[in-house]
Amino acid sequence: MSDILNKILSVKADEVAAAKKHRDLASLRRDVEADAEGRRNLRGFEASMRKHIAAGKAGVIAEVKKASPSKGVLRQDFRPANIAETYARHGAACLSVLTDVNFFQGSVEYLKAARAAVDIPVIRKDFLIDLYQVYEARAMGADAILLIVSALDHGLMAEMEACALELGLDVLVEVHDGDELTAALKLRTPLVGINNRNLRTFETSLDTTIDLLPRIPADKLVVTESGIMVPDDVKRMRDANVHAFLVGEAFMRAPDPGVELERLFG
Ligand SMILES: O=C(O)c1ccccc1NCC(=O)[C@H](O)[C@H](O)COP(=O)(O)O
Repeated sequence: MSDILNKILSVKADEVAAAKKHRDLASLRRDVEADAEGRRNLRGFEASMRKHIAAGKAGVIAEVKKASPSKGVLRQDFRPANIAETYARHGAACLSVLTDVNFFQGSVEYLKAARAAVDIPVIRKDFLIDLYQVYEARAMGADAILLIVSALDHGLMAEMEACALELGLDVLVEVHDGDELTAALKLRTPLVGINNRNLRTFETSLDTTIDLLPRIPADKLVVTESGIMVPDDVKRMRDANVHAFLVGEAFMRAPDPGVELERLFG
């Protein structure tokens, strides 16, 4: 039976094919590569994370996420620019904005609005399966992209990483198990996300991060992703020397997402 990740990837393939009909890769690529101002305006995603962590704080990637396949709609009053502002005011190092329309009710316009409202870096959170989407990410103003190991074969993943780095984007590579981690460690990026959620079953356990940690070299920056809900979750991770976090639901369900960020991370 097809799981949710397979469904998402199948819809993505159709979306990319449709986008290419509207505008081909060569044309998109030419415009992105000629966009010197876009390149100058890039905000360092990894640098912002490391700056927060070096100052003794948690490096929080605060997610702008209206809905999810596992939980449905998370927030009715969904104004990306306002959410971004309160996140930045309350100490987020970076933003993550869902651009997937079909499964997360996200939008490219949400990424643009959120980024325009703040001066912290933004990752395009989507399911990237084609080089085309890397160029799209730069064109929409993202500072970083997510590469999900379970969605890509190694050759394509390495090619997409090389393209992103060449365009000045940072790359967060996401894993959920030991085999995926082996593949991720072959990439150049220092940003390794451990998703505590199994994207096929939705089962979420913070043990995933704790179990994979010993295998990760010290020069990598580990980001624990998903299922961080209460201050004890943060403490557990920080006690294990994990200081970078990607959090969505806990913030999205709160009356003021930024205030919740400060409450969770102190
Ligand atoms: O969130 C989901 O239900 C989901 C389902 C299938 C694929 C991906 C999914 N989420 C993407 C994420 O990685 C999370 O949005 C992110 O890590 C934040 O998680 P949370 O704090 O638990 O909202």
